Amino acid sequence: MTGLTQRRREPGEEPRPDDPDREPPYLDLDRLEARAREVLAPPVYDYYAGGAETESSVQEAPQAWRSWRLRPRVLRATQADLATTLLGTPVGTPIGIAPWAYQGMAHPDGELATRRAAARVGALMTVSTSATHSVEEVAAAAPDAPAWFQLYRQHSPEHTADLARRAGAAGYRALVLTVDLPVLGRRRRDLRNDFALPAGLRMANHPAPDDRPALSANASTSWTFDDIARFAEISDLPVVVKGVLRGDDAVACARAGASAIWVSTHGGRQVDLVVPSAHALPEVVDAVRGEVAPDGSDVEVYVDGGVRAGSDALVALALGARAVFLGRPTAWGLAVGGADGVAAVLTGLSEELAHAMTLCGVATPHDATPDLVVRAGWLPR
Ligand SMILES: Cc1cc2nc3c(=O)[nH]c(=O)nc-3n(C[C@H](O)[C@H](O)[C@H](O)COP(=O)(O)O)c2cc1C
Ligand SMILES: O=C(O)C(=O)c1ccccc1
Repeated sequence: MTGLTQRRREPGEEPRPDDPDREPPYLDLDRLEARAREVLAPPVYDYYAGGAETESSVQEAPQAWRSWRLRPRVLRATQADLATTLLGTPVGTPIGIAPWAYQGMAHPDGELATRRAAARVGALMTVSTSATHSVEEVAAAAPDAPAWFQLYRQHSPEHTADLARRAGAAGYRALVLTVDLPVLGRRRRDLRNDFALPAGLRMANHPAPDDRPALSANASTSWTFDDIARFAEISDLPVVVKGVLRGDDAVACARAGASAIWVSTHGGRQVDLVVPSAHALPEVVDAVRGEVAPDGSDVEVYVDGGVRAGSDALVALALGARAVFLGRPTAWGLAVGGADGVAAVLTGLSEELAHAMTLCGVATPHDATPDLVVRAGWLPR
């Protein structure tokens, strides 16, 4: 409550940081990021926010969604329903959580809080290999909610295979192989800060979790198409390939046994001047049309990178994505409000998406078809 001693705010004046009535701005993601920046140590904020080289791809990602325009359908009396399935698993919203590392730096409960938030709102969480809680601990935080496990290739093949096996045993429903990190991108902020996992946190899925590895110390070496085929064969879990930006690669992944393709630039953290997800998505969707997953269903396509509004998500669905995933917005939510913060970000964007769908006469994610979008400038696609 506002104390009697506190002077009234002038109209339009920002609440002061110590104002206890100050509601976190969960739907204003720029302000939420600013709030997260206040609570995070500067090298941690830089690690979460930053990207490769000049960060022009980080900047461009949200703008690229806005190079599309929606063509609303009217007179449809539409009630939007966000429910869909991802690899056969029912979810309450097509907006999920992308894998992001080291969540314990944002909040003491780290991945456990994110997992509880995802379960609460019916969103799918993808858990990173580079988590500060183990595969099993994160699964146990919300055992009945669906989640996927993102796998980085480890130095030892036995360790990689063991992580995949543990993910299956712990109830994860898919393995997400991230293929855009043959080496870690050149992130100038992290190099300048000599960034490393802060003392007291551990890479819980690594053989020597109590080390304080520099970011690259335990990072992957490259996957190959053979690895995709091998994991598709040896694992009972469907394989999702994350970090694909070309139609030819997407087809090759599908033919190697992938069940889904995840279009991503890794949040602009790997290749600077990379084609934005919002522009690569249609090519990948067109290329995999007609490709069949090992279980006989159609190969699904997902996307992440710079999705910051319900309309961005609707454009992605219209361009053929079955789901969109959020990275940094959930990091800011976790830093500012823990599980409640992550849930508020997911709920806020899902509500915006439902609203945009209703306004555009789209009843379900499935009804978001390509005729719903044109490139800005009214040029034909
Ligand atoms: C701090 C941070 C850590 C990340 N760690 C991983 C990771 O461990 N594995 C992975 O596949 N992708 C990782 N990513 C990439 C995200 O999964 C995702 O592709 C990207 O953040 C989406 O873009 P957005 O942040 O603009 O929403 C990370 C991204 C960020 C911002
Ligand atoms: O920082 C990242 O983007 C990332 O994917 C990663 C890679 C290796 C270890 C930790 C995080």
